[in-house]
Amino acid sequence: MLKIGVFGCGAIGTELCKAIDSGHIGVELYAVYDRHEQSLIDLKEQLKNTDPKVLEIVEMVKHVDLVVECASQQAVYEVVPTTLHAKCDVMVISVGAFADKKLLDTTFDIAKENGCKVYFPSGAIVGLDGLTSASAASIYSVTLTTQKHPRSLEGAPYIVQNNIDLDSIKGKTVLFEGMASEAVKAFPANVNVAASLSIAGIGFDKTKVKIVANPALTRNIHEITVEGEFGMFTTRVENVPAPTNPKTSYLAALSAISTLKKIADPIKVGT
Ligand SMILES: NC(=O)C1=CN([C@@H]2O[C@H](COP(=O)(O)OP(=O)(O)OC[C@H]3O[C@@H](n4cnc5c(N)ncnc54)[C@H](O)[C@@H]3O)[C@@H](O)[C@H]2O)C=CC1
Ligand SMILES: O=C([O-])CC(=O)C(=O)O
Repeated sequence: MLKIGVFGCGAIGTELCKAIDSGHIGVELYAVYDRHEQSLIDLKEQLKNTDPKVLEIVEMVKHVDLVVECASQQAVYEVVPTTLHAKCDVMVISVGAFADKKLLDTTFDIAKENGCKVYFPSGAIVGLDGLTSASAASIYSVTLTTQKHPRSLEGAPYIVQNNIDLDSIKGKTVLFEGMASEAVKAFPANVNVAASLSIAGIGFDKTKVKIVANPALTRNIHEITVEGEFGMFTTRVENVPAPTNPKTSYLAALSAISTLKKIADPIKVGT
């Protein structure tokens, strides 16, 4: 049975650990890590059947087959190279870190050299399967429009640096329009999905992103339009926020769970 290490035990990590603990995925939850001890305590209280070891990444990779990063873009710099050098596979949720081309190229090279896989789940968006298929031919444009409640955008570097008063936003307001390369740095906890789209499609410098604050919303909305040689598609998802982190959509946690199941299962459905 595949041994899993989960790095980051917040909204997504906790749901993933609970799903493994329930026995439905067919993998073993061997180790977990979080820099906040309380997150580990809270997690362990919710596990009924397993008692994973708490191991820092350097120790974790000595014992597991696959590490799931669900911590932060900053953590990716530590977790991904360490995991791949140890010849373990890695699933990355904080995909925005890969707007750093050097990190993306190095990751590709180390993974190839060590015969490892790097998985980027669809996360909070719908349509990555279609984009992946479409990218076997020419893609002309990829556009993401993300709408969230202003509260979900709190603390983003773009909001802080531009002194944007989120409380003063009373109606639907476009806060950002630009390329994915800038968007994932400006809103690192909000549009990692723009990074997955960029990697699957036409890259960080051609994928367009619009971020809208909308105080009327109770859900996180992501709309994607792709045009290419295949034709065009649009997708729209209205995501229920994760109960413990309004920035994150519940679907992102489900996507990590399903990707892990797909890795473990002999039958793979979808592109
Ligand atoms: N790809 C996608 O579609 C999505 C990606 N995300 C990203 O996934 C990541 C996890 O999301 P959530 O679980 O909602 O976040 P969260 O904030 O609820 O949990 C993150 C946990 O990781 C820990 N952590 C952060 N940096 C760490 C480090 N350097 N070392 C050790 N522990 C660290 C924190 O203490 C926290 O407990 C975030 O980066 C988030 O922006 C979130 C939603 C969708
Ligand atoms: O969960 C979401 O709606 C999207 C998100 O936060 C991200 O991509 O970072």
